Amino acid sequence: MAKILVLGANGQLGSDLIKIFANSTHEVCGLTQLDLDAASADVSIQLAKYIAYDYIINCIATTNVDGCEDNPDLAFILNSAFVVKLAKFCQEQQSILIQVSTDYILDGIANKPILETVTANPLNVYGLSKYAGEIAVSSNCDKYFILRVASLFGIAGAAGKGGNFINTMLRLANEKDSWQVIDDQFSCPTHTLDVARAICRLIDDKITDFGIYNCVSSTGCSWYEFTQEILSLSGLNPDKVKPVSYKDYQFKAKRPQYTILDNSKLAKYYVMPDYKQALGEYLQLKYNN
Ligand SMILES: NC(=O)C1=CN([C@@H]2O[C@H](COP(=O)(O)OP(=O)(O)OC[C@H]3O[C@@H](n4cnc5c(N)ncnc54)[C@H](OP(=O)(O)O)[C@@H]3O)[C@@H](O)[C@H]2O)C=CC1
Ligand SMILES: Cc1cn([C@H]2C[C@H](O)[C@@H](COP(=O)(O)OP(=O)(O)O[C@H]3O[C@@H](C)C(=O)[C@@H](O)[C@H]3O)O2)c(=O)[nH]c1=O
Repeated sequence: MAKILVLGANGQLGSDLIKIFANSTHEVCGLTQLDLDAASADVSIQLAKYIAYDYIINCIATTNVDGCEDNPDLAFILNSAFVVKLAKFCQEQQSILIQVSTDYILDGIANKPILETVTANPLNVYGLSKYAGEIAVSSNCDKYFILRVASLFGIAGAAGKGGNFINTMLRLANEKDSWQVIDDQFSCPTHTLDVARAICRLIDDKITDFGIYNCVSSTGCSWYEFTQEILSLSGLNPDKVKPVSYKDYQFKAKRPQYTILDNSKLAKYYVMPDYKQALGEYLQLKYNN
């Protein structure tokens, strides 16, 4: 049995971690922003209350990609500076830090699944602040997993984004006769429940092969293909969504165009499902609740 602290326990991923650990033998404590304000100047003092945890899982972040362009201060405070303090705390305590990162640390210039060894080159403030968070971890503590996740969807929806992509597509399907989605931007849409299961496996099996892991669904697609799949599985007309090219889409923050990640390193310990299977499970949970 491990003693685990989950930071950001109310968020999209954090809430699924709490669900998964509820069915485990581990002792888990989940903190929300009311318990620990990661943006406050005295956060290290607040953290000092949480001693003797075997694992600390950091799901705290500011996740609104366009919002980070408008408020880079907050992005760097939460996604980078807080992580420096947390990593130092984990090192002092000898806690294993599980830091959740993103495919947006990449520039998207690739044409085959990307390994963990690739050089980061973020295109936007969010990606840069998350990459600084990765450096904060690797340079301040020895025992860590950095999990690069991507295009997350979970029942709670991303608190910082006001929901997830699937809910947005279902809303648009109800409101509009047609709308456009990019057909040449590719990633691996990933269910937060699967990320939570992967984390639980690393803990259950006491894995000590620390480092960076791609933790995404085993297959990827374009956002347009993903939307067609969402609509079909929901019994809606997939032809309502129309393809648009990445170059013609009006982004505020530039996004990486290709971030299909190779998850074979993680597969030694946990095999992530195909994105269609992950989506199917998510929709089943969504419609049965
Ligand atoms: N959503 C996505 O598509 C992707 C997310 N990621 C990464 O995955 C991780 C989890 O994301 P997700 O669950 O989707 O995001 P959410 O926006 O749902 O969760 C973010 C969490 O951060 C917490 N938080 C925000 N500000 C503060 C603060 N000042 N002090 C303490 N806590 C704070 C929120 O707490 P509270 O609810 O209590 O306010 C919330 O629980 C993040 O690291 C993110 O960068 C990576 C790739 C894709
Ligand atoms: C709503 C909408 C989006 N899109 C495109 C824009 C974008 O490139 C893509 C996905 O939309 P999102 O709003 O989910 O994009 P975005 O907020 O950039 O998603 C990212 O969030 C952060 C937190 C991450 O870490 C990333 O892994 C990734 O999930 O779909 C359309 O083409 N049509 C639409 O109607």
